[in-house]
Amino acid sequence: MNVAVLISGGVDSAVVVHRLKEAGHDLHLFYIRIGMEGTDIHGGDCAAEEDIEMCTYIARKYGVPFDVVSLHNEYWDHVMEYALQTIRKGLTPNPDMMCNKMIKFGFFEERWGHEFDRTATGHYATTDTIGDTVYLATAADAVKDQTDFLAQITYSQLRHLMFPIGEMPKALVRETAVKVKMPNASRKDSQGICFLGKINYNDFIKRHLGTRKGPIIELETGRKIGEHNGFWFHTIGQRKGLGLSGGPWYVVKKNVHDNVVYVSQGYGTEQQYGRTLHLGEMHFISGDPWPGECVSKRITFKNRHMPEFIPAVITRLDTPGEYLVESASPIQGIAPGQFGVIYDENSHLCYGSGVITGQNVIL
Ligand SMILES: Nc1ncnc2c1ncn2[C@@H]1O[C@H](COP(=O)(O)OP(=O)(O)OP(=O)(O)O)[C@@H](O)[C@H]1O
Repeated sequence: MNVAVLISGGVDSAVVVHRLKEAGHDLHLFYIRIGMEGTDIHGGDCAAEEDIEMCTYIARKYGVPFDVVSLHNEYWDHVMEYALQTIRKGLTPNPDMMCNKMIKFGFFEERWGHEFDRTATGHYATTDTIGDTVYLATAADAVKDQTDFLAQITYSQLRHLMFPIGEMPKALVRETAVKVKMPNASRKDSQGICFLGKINYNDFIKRHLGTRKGPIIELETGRKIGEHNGFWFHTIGQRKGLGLSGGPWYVVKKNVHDNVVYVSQGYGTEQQYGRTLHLGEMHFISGDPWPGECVSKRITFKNRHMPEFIPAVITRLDTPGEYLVESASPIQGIAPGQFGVIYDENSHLCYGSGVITGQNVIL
């Protein structure tokens, strides 16, 4: 097969190259450059240059063509804009998810990927075919599983993708890299394309949204216990960076209109811990798993990037695209704007995701 390999300079995609080459495929490697001209949010683009050098070395080692392609404007127009708009509304964005959908598998596929039989990445994910339908499925290494970042991709994107290391535990990926003398075998994980998802983006938000002081109020007592620099710096469930003494304090609610951040201590009350998630704009990657009645179907889910899959039941609501997820155990940090990712009961198939809507952000 002719395979386009998305390579980052990190160990995972390097091992993808090795495995595919061993399996006899014809490869073409691509590094996607995002490059933040003028913004310098992680100390220039040195990290990218190092990553590209690593990719060049790997391409030479395996004797395969390698191109650096730029999706800088597309990243800015789609992922950055989405992130800023979401934050402005008091919601929590998931730039990694948008980056996969719009950039890695969106514009890349449209411009370059479609010329190949498949596009391969080093994501920790797998696929499973049931009948004629292909499903996104979880990785062998549950802790490294990245299906929650992929749960917004389309069916045609999924059909074209390959995840050659999805069946391998991370330790085996590293071992393989050492064995085949990959120069990045012991390198720490790459910067990744979607740095917005990886950095503490306070500086970035400050540059774009500025600061505006407002009160921090204890939810139960209504007592003002501190000041913040703008609700947009705070996320529901957040514990660090509040600058309050006598904690731990958690952000439990925001009033966007009045620029108020509400906090509470400990994780004991129903306000801090919800048991239900309201999801809107539900996206099922491989079609609706419950095309008939959908009442209290057993599932597992994630409400952010985390290793555990939480058991729950899901019910379709009357409004199209809206679902209610009810968990037996309390759910920490339900942040409106984030995605609730839906899996089958055994946490094997990833059905898709919906946007979390909620009462704890007042617009
Ligand atoms: N700048 C980039 N250009 C092309 N592909 C990329 C880039 N960044 C990431 N990818 C692809 O997306 C996959 C997952 O990226 P992620 O940022 O999660 O990195 P990772 O899990 O640390 O993987 P790696 O070790 O390969 O960097 C990578 O394995 C690679 O296939």
